[in-house]
Amino acid sequence: MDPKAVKSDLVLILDFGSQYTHLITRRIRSLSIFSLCISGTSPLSSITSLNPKVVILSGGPHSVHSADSPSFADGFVEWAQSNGVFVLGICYGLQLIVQRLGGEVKVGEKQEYGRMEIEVEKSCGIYGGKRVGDRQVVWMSHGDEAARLPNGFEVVARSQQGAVAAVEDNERRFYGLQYHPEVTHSPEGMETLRHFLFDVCGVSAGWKMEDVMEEEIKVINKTVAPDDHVICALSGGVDSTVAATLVHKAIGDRLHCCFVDNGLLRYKERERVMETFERDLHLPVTCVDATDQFLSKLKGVVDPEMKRKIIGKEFISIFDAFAQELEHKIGKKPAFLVQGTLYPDVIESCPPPGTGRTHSHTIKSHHNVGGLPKDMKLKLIEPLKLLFKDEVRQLGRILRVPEPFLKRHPFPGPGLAVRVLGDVTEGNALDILRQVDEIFIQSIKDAGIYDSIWQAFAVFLPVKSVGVQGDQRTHSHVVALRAVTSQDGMTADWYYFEHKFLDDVARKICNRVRGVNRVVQDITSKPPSTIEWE
Ligand SMILES: Nc1ncnc2c1ncn2[C@@H]1O[C@H](COP(=O)(O)OP(=O)(O)OP(=O)(O)O)[C@@H](O)[C@H]1O
Ligand SMILES: O=c1[nH]c(=O)c2[nH+]cn([C@@H]3O[C@H](COP(=O)(O)O)[C@@H](O)[C@H]3O)c2[nH]1
Ligand SMILES: NC(=O)CC[C@H](N)C(=O)O
Ligand SMILES: [Mg+2]
Repeated sequence: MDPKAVKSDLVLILDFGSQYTHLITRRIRSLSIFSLCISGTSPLSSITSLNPKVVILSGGPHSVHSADSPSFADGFVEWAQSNGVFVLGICYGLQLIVQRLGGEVKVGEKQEYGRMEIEVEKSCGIYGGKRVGDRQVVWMSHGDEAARLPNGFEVVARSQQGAVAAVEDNERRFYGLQYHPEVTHSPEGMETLRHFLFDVCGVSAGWKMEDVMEEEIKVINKTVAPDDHVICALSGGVDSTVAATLVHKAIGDRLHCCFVDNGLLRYKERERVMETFERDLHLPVTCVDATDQFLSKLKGVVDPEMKRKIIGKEFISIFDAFAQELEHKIGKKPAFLVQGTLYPDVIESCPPPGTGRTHSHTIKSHHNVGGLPKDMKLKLIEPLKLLFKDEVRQLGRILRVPEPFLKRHPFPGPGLAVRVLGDVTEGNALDILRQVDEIFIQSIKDAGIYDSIWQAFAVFLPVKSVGVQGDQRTHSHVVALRAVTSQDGMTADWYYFEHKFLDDVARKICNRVRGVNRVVQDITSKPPSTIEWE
């Protein structure tokens, strides 16, 4: 997607490593304003070439006092001022503005973490119609605070502890919030962002999914020459289905979809995917059976990151071989590989250059991003790389992808390999897990709750426990059930099942699946856990 072609002003986020940076992007896009995130330390030219109307400096784990704390490029302040660009600092971002513009930041006497009340001290655009003395609850997470403001700045709100909570310099168009308006725990935060962007900055909104689609098609047609052929890595999941439909719309039957059975799929998944694709989407798909190739490489591997890297590499070697085969058939080797990579895949993976995540940690290497080998021959086309899952579902609806495809729970490319803890090839773990998972998912569908859950699955634990079945002692496996609600997979809460439902499922599993005598439920949110166990 070419950011310059979007019919909306751009709000650019400079990321300094906050866990909530992506949330700022989402919140702004939900106002139909286009928003992108790049590294906070990007060179000035990367910022100016995007021509943003507003730049938001995110929060971050660093303190402006430490020597290696990240900061924006020299010349940024002067460029913003001479180009009429509005700048908002959030938390660390505010502290950076204060420090770089000649004020002072010090370690706060009292730290402020969590729920706090702030009071408006000066009526201003950010707070719309709020009056002096009005209070609101906000969510704070900081230890440092602004002690002395740069010339021209004024305090517009303070916390109940007296710390600076919001500042502005209307003249120079610099603003700052010490709290996080982007999290839902700041109930009026969204309203504040709306006032700031529309009333203070006068941003024009025009980010529409229809435009995204048209723009993507243009970009694909520009990238792929009229006689080029393209491979699409198709999993049957939401993202690659939408990506394939989009690319197919752009280049027609020069698209060749490849579905890989890596031996890590769910019960009857291969049959289901192949059948529904031909029947409902009329997209040509070739199934490659690579079970032995994947499982032999995974034998004995227990480290989750190792598993992910091995899987990423094997996927690519299969797509290379598929490209070679196509060359024999159609006389030309496909040069491109379409993947259904999403924004969160990029955010959580090893942060590659240009993704704006240079100051945050790698959570796990998604097979299609951080797990890719360095010497790839196929060039990637990732039309959904800047979108969140709910946005992809929206795009899918515009492309008339049938609803059952769009409503499928996400299933990770590394599949059951990240749901069998430890060595996936050990015993009949994969087989047991397939049966347990099928019972769990089918019960969820039967109970009519599939669509209210973001993702549900079972996990095979490499532990055995003692049970008694038919008066006999058993020493069998423990499986865990995980179901979460989420908006974008970046944060999640565990799903509250009715007790009767859990009781029925646990009984069915132990009665029907040989080798399992205990079922537990995972009741952790993300954070502190992640959705998958590995
Ligand atoms: N079995 C597979 N065969 C071919 N490509 C795959 C397979 N599994 C994953 N991929 C590729 O990896 C990408 C990322 O996988 P991911 O699971 O995030 O997306 P998805 O499967 O398309 O959608 P969902 O998140 O809904 O499962 C896919 O979009 C697809 O391009
Ligand atoms: O295609 C994928 N390749 C991967 O390597 C991968 N790892 C996690 N996931 C999916 O991403 C979402 C967030 O998962 P985590 O909380 O476990 O990081 C959840 O929806 C996960 O199922 C993956 N998808
Ligand atoms: N959340 C943040 O941006 C925190 C900023 C800084 N590390 C502080 O503690 O004050
Ligand atoms: Mg998937």
